[in-house]
Amino acid sequence: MLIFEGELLMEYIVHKFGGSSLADEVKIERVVNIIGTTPQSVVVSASGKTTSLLKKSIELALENKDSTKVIAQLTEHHLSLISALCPEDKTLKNTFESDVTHLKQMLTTIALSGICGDALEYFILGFGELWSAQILTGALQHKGINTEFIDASKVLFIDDNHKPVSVDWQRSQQAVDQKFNDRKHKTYIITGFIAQNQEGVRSILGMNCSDYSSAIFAKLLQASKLVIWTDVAGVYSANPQVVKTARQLKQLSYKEALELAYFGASVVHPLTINPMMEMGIPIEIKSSYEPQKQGTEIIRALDKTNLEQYLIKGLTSISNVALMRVQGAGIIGVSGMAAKVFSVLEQSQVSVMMISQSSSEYSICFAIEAKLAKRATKALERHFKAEIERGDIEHIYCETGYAMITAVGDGLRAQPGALARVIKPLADAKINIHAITQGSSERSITVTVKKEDEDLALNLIHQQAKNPPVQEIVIALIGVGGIGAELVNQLKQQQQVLHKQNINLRLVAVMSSTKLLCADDLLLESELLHQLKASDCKADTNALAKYLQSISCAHKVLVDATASVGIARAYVDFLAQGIHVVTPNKYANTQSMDYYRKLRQVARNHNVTFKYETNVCAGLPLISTLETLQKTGDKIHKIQGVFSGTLSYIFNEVNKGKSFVESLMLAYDKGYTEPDPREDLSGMDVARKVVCLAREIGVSLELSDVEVQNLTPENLRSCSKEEFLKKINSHDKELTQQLKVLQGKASALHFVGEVSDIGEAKVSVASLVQNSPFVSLDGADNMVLIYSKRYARSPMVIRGAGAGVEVTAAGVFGDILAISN
Ligand SMILES: NC(=O)C1=CN([C@@H]2O[C@H](COP(=O)(O)OP(=O)(O)OC[C@H]3O[C@@H](n4cnc5c(N)ncnc54)[C@H](O)[C@@H]3O)[C@@H](O)[C@H]2O)C=CC1
Ligand SMILES: N[C@@H](CC=O)C(=O)O
Repeated sequence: MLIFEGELLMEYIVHKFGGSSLADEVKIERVVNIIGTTPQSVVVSASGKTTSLLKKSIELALENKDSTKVIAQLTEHHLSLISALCPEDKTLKNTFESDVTHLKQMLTTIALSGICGDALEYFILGFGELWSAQILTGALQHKGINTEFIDASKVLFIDDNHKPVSVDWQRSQQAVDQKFNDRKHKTYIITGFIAQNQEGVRSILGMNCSDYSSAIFAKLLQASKLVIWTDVAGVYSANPQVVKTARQLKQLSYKEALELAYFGASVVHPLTINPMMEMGIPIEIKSSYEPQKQGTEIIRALDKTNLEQYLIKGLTSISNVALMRVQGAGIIGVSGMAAKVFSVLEQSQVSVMMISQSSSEYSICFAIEAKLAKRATKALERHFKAEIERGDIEHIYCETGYAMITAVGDGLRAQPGALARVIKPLADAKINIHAITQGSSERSITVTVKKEDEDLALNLIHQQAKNPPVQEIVIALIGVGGIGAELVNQLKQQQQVLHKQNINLRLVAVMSSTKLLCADDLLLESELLHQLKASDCKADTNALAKYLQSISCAHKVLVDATASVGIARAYVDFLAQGIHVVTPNKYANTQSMDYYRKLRQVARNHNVTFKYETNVCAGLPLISTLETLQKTGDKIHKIQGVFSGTLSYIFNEVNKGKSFVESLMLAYDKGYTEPDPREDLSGMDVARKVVCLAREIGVSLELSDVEVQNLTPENLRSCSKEEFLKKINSHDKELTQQLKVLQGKASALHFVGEVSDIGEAKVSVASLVQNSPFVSLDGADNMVLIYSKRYARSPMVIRGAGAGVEVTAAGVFGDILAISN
């Protein structure tokens, strides 16, 4: 409705303030400021915990226990509000004190009789709203604002014989039209929750029904908007305490809000929606703590972009659910069986939250609140005693410990694949779905899972909300040397770019050889390495795995950027816990064949990936190429190549006239060498690569099977790395000379590795003739020749930088991203 204020045509707004917004004097002052001087209607709940305290006083009285303390608490709270907000309003103080006297008398009657009928209980519970509405009226009047208090039990008429109660719209409309006749000039403060029943007695609309009151008044007053003020700024896509990435929703359709509210989201009371939907009155949900902040709008038609952007608008869950199943061959085709089951439940006041019936009609499965499980089982067993005895019903199963998760969104309607959005991430994470239904509106999909899977399931489904869905990958990094540190740089650089492509990367843990640092997203830290050094947490792979376990995400990746055997041996434990492993470290793939097979078996069993593209030729696409060739039916016969970036660099520089040790130290400084450069010089790094390749083409090769030429001077093979680096210079002449001799008349020298499909494997210095493809190599380049059934005459050639932090980290990054596919 629009009303004329002077010359101005203005909106008429009905507000509703919940108990949290009216909990104390400061909050009520805030409400007074929000209301301001514009005439409008305001529906209020009881202040703070008043209704619970009134309920508690009844319970104490019923047990004949002393409720003085509770009453004193209520009295003190309200008297302090009155004296702070409307000190001169003696009538209000007297009315309140007289109410308290009556309340005490009623409690005494309950204590003496041991009985409290519904009517008396509702009458008592209604005091809270009467008090808060009168106090707010007083506070506004104290500020000189023209305000009138309305006791809803004088104008709102209901029939409370059945639940939910029904409103006598006609009678209420007449009363409201009469009572609110000064709407243009006055603000009305109305009690929420209460109404007058068919016996003319003060009653309630139902527990937590102040939202509903406000919707009824918005309808009766033909408001142009209903604003519901609460303690959070609008509705979230999921509970932010469970789903960290939950976002505030700007818009919801009435039907989305209805489904969310029905399935347990604290949006608004479900009954609130219907009258607003019927009248097309928009609802806005806002925070009274931050009134300037945009809230959530509930309207009839959503704007199109909003509809298309999110397939799943919101997620709710009900945690304590029991699944029940009435099962038996004797119920197949028996007409009215389902009706009987549900009418027994209705008579026992057990509300059914979800139903699924097998198409064979062999069983009827439904979900109820876990606390009602015993009552429901007993009632069904009693009613179907004869059928059970005859064996028509084999059993009435009831199991608690479930949670019911509902995904809601107008975008889910008539959308092929909508169901898969909900169930696929759960299947991938091996979360069993025990029951599933899609509402006939197709606007909601409900799955029932074990309670222990609830939080993970919520997070996984939430990642599917967007269209297309967001892929979240959490990363834990072990080893922050050359490759590890560069990987962090690249992840930081690309985080925003990937975010726009719906890939959400989070670095949640970093571990050095001494320290472990865990956080929500370490990519946001500018001083990551300093923080890692300062961390109180010792390096520990078990602690890291445990931390990863605590994170709800479909893709958790461990990146090992060390050259540690110990870490490589821990991969099985990570894989077995559902954590993917990505690594440039060659040690895992070059342990025994048994360990090699075990890694793959464990990864398969736990539906996770082990990726190691950078084990050979750094960032070059070699492992993936071999995989594709073989998957498409090619047969690899031989692989030959310059597989060491370090040795390639040394040989290229020596060929140009540089000394051996100078070239080695340059390779070391450029980050090409292994942490201990003897790993390169000894040929072992190339030998590991050859073993890795052999195994990729199906040859069971052990490291000891490879024939290796070792270039490390004999007396420096077993000393420490530091001693080696100190003494290697004294071997420069001898090493440079050794290469010159080896070169002889050859065009160039390179350290070449090769492996064949019959298991011949060797790594050694090769004298190259002019037309050898390796002669053209430069810098730290690698070159690989793949001879296969399809590439028999002329091998497939892969060439490019074979070492270096940038290309290697990029290769690791590529493996991480491949996991989300
Ligand atoms: N540098 C390169 O061009 C390439 C390296 N790789 C492989 O990448 C891995 C890392 O190489 P870089 O970064 O160059 O070596 P790096 O020596 O710079 O870094 C290794 C880091 O791992 C740390 N570390 C060692 N043991 C650890 C443990 N148990 N727990 C936690 N941290 C530990 C070290 O303290 C060091 O910070 C190696 O396995 C290497 O073979 C693979 C392809 C190319
Ligand atoms: N040290 C290695 C690094 C890559 O594996 C090399 O030089 O090739």
